[in-house]
Amino acid sequence: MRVSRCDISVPPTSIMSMFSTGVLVLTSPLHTLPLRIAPVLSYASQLVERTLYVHLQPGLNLANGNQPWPVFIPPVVDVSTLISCLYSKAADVCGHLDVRVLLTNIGSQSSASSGNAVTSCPFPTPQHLSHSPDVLLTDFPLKDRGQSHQITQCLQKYTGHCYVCGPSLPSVLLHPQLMKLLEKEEEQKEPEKQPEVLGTYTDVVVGGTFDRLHGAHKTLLNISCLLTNKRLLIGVCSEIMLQKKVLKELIEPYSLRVQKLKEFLEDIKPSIECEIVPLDDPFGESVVDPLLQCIVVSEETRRGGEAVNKRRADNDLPALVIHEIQLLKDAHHSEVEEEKISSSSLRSRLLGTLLTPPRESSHLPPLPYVIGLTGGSGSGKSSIAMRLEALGAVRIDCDKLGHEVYEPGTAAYNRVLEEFGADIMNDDKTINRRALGKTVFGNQERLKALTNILWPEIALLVKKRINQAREEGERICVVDAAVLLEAGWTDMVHEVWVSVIPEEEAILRIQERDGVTREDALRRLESQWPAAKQVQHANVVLSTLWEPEVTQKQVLKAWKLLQKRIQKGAGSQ
Ligand SMILES: CC(=O)SCCNC(=O)CCNC(=O)[C@H](O)C(C)(C)COP(=O)(O)OP(=O)(O)OC[C@H]1O[C@@H](n2cnc3c(N)ncnc32)[C@H](O)[C@@H]1OP(=O)(O)O
Repeated sequence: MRVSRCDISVPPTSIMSMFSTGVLVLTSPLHTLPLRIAPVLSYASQLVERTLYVHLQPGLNLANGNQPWPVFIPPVVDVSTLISCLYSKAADVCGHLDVRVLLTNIGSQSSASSGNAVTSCPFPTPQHLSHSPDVLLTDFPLKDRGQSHQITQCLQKYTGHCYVCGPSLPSVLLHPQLMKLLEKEEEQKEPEKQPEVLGTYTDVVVGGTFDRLHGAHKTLLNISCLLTNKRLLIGVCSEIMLQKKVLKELIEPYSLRVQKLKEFLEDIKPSIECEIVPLDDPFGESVVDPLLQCIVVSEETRRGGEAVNKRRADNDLPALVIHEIQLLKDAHHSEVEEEKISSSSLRSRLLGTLLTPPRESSHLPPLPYVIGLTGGSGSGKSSIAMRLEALGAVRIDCDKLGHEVYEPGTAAYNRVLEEFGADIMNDDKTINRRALGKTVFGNQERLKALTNILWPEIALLVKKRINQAREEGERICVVDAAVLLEAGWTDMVHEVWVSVIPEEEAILRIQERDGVTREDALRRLESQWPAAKQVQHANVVLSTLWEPEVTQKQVLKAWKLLQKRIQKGAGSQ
């Protein structure tokens, strides 16, 4: 974006850099904002890269020579419409930005005042935001370019009165960029309608998983805060409630979800009493709390709201007002994803991307770059390894190497016979791996006795193959190892990639592929770390749950991002 000299209150050179956190003060009339908001957010997102706080003060005049101060905006229906629209457009035009609509100055004066004393200022002292702003932005119309300095001064003073900001923050007037759009708007100006006031309640309840807070969650939370004038009770699904969720292994832990919720709510409306409780069943406290007056639901969970009221009636409690908000559409959804903005779509987009940066690995030669690919039995890890091999990686199949070390005459062969006896021998003196498997899977002690013999031998072979690949000038190796993490082999690899699949699907696949019983398949899975534990150690997660083309897309994405990382690593040496 080109920002002309007169739009800013800082030298043009510094405006070239990106800012981490911005406060966008929207001064346009509420009913005009739905049309303008997409370009405003789009311009803002070219300057701000992390958090964009949005402060609404329709009608604020920054140019009449008097310093304006914040005033309360009544919680009208237009505000809630604008909030939904704003988060929806934000997902469309600046999905990477954490947008937060601030509500401290939205509400009736009386509900914000303590006792009967009516306060006319929503900010008796400046509010602390969890991310400190480093730029101010506004859509305020600049009629005369000569006014630019006065407006930015006024904006700084105004924002500093509302929020704790550093002194003389750079300020950007987005209005010149919007001129063309506004001219079009002038032509089709609609008369302003009489504002419809939104009903508010002392005690409101809302529930959800709140995994990786997205626009739909934020809309739900913002509107819940608008409807609340005292206490907001939030039920957050605990791990028990997540068993059937798609890619549940990637759901953030309960404590992290709660921490992020608290931070968001503290930013958007610190005056509300927020009570966050775990939800171990679909109803939680909503069916027993006598003080509750309203429940906020989405189109999808309306029936849940009705079920809550039935239970309340059974408990002799008054019914809750059900306030329904519309689900936000996801403009970027793929054919296999849901149309609404959903956490499961967001989780599926994480597949193949770098979730956590690789560990420090200066003890390893930089090339070949070694990926440790692991995952539960039946998770499709070997098919992923083969796809990576087709893209140019050297595949090291540890199951195969494991079989090699059983060759009669080797040290491991003799030690296994000593440990497990001649019963696990075939007539031709080779080891009957299937019989051995029956003995060790489901018996941690026996399995440990076996792996204590095998893992050091397999590790030697893996290292030999990696060295061979280095001598041959190969750039990438994939160590395909079922129990890489359990064996503590992370020191042998630069990155850990984990393949995940729901347990039921894994059991079916194992039964079909290996012709074993359900019980045997389960015993085998129980001998390995649960997927959620593996994911905690993963740099990249993949899943073969969908059609092969979907897996291929994930693998290609992961491969391309990996090439960039390796190149970057080489560049920094
Ligand atoms: C660190 C590593 O990952 S090395 C590779 C894994 N090998 C080992 O740990 C050595 C010990 N295991 C073995 O020797 C053999 O697996 C046996 C004897 C137990 C069974 O042999 P086989 O019947 O031929 O089965 P195979 O070796 O193909 O393994 C079958 C499944 O068992 C699982 N498995 C293998 N070893 C282990 C183990 N130590 N713990 C838990 N599960 C294991 C694998 O996930 C594999 O399923 P997958 O291919 O879907 O991932």
